[in-house]
Amino acid sequence: MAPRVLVSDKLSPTAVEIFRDHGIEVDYEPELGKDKEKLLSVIGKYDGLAIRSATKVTEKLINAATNLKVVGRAGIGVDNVDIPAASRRGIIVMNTPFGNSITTAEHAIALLFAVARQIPEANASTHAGKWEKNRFMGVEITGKTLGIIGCGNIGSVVAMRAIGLKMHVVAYDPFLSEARAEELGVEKVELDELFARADFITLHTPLTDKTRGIIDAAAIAKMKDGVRIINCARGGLIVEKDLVEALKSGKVAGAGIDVFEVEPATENPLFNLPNVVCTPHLGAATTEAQENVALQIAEQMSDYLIKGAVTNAINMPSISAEEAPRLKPFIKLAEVLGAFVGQVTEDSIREVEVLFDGSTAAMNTRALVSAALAGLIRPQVSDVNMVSAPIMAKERGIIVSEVKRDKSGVFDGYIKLTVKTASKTRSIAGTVFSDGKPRFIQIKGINLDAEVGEHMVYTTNYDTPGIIGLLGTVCAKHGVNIANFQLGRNRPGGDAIALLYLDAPFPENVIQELLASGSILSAKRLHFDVSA
Ligand SMILES: NC(=O)c1ccc[n+]([C@@H]2O[C@H](COP(=O)([O-])OP(=O)(O)OC[C@H]3O[C@@H](n4cnc5c(N)ncnc54)[C@H](O)[C@@H]3O)[C@@H](O)[C@H]2O)c1
Ligand SMILES: O=C(O)[C@H](O)COP(=O)(O)O
Repeated sequence: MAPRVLVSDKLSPTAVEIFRDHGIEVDYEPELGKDKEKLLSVIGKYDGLAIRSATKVTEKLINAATNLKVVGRAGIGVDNVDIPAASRRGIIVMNTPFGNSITTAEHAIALLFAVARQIPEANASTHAGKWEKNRFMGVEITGKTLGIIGCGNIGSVVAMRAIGLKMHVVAYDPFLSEARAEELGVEKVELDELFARADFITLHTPLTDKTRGIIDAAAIAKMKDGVRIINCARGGLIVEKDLVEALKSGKVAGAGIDVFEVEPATENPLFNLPNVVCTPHLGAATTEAQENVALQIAEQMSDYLIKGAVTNAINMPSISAEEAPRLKPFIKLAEVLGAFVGQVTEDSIREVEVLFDGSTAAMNTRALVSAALAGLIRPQVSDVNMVSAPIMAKERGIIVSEVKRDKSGVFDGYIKLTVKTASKTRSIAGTVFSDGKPRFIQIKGINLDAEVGEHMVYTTNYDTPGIIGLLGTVCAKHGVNIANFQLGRNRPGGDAIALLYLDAPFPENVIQELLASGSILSAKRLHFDVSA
């Protein structure tokens, strides 16, 4: 059945065309994002949800979205999506990190000029026939210092434009390297220094717990008298009531505000103050940017729903469309290795190490680790996938590590999973053969070459005569046909293992019959998802 996508915010029609071109069914309901109850009632039908900032993807919505696989944000900010809730449910959240950055930077510069020269008020006065030439005295921006808080994609474009306008640019961004600052021609400073030196301040950080309220009364007190503030990022970055006070006292001479604490902002204490220029979250509102983000998100979501390619996901490593088919059998391998250990382990897991040998070390190992964790956790929590597995492992306090090394054996490459519990360390290795199917090649350090079947039985035993006969006889007695039988041992007469690939599930009550024989130390029924 074709995947089904809901577009619940106003996106360019290009998005709808692209989904359809990919054979995806799409419902375009640009007002639905604002109708929480209606959205809740229909979301269960969809595999994908394409949004902008009006749709709030809350935990409640995610819990109702029983088929949802991907949320696509046609734009940058994802603060309207509960990402931990989506990740726990295995839903990928992706955005378009560059599609509207130039447009938004241009809007910040437009507001900067508008505030410096009071253009909106002068415009309204002139239209009213007042000709108040002496009322509107502006300030030049040439030679002034612009303080940029958050110098990522948009902040960098603002910096370049401002430098072109002969401003001096100082930037505060804990993740901005000295080299990048130098390349941009900006001076990297601490926040308090930025406050002390800037004539204009512009905000370009995401809204997070750390950045919320970054401009409050205490911050404003550290700024120059007559500073002008621009916010084209997110409303919550500024404590609006503190800004209102500072505008009224004259400490802040003007503000250009595109984003508000509560949106849509139909009432706000900033409204109607002199020299406050407001726009209704128009930062990304150009035809070019809207075309870009609609096209990009529709391509990204289609690639994921149809080919399993992951681009610009917030909660999952990227897998390119070219890489996806090559990686797929190794994702299956990593999952079955995880599933093997997950099914034989009963204690709580403390540590997981995934070793990538040879050619596998050059692959997308982050994605493969996620797949191994998904396989490992699934026997306990069925509703887990590559998106939710890393977060679940973290929540359970499992230490996960990844090791890469050059080819060390006969295989071009293989993956070895080692899992530690309080009482035991278990390891299993596997590879993918030219038929594209996973093989177990080592269990407990014992070499073997076992195909992975849907129904299997794994036993540990002493290397004594009669084990093959015993397993064969018990299976025959209960009408279970053996498709493949693999044995391995560490040395003659030492520890041995057997792995049987069966045409039907091994009856649960028959496990006791195997153990009662005395020569089998442990026996476990295993089930693997071997679907392509
Ligand atoms: N008004 C609009 O329509 C509009 C349009 C696009 C984006 N936005 C907003 O702009 C924000 C920035 O977009 P971007 O593409 O530049 O994102 P980005 O991720 O490229 O850059 C954000 C920068 O903020 C920095 N940062 C993070 N925490 C910080 C902190 N505590 N102090 C200082 N800097 C910090 C990061 O290091 C990063 O460099 C988005 O998160 C979005 O909310 C608004
Ligand atoms: O984060 C963004 O991309 C902007 O805030 C744009 O939001 P919008 O798509 O709702 O205009």
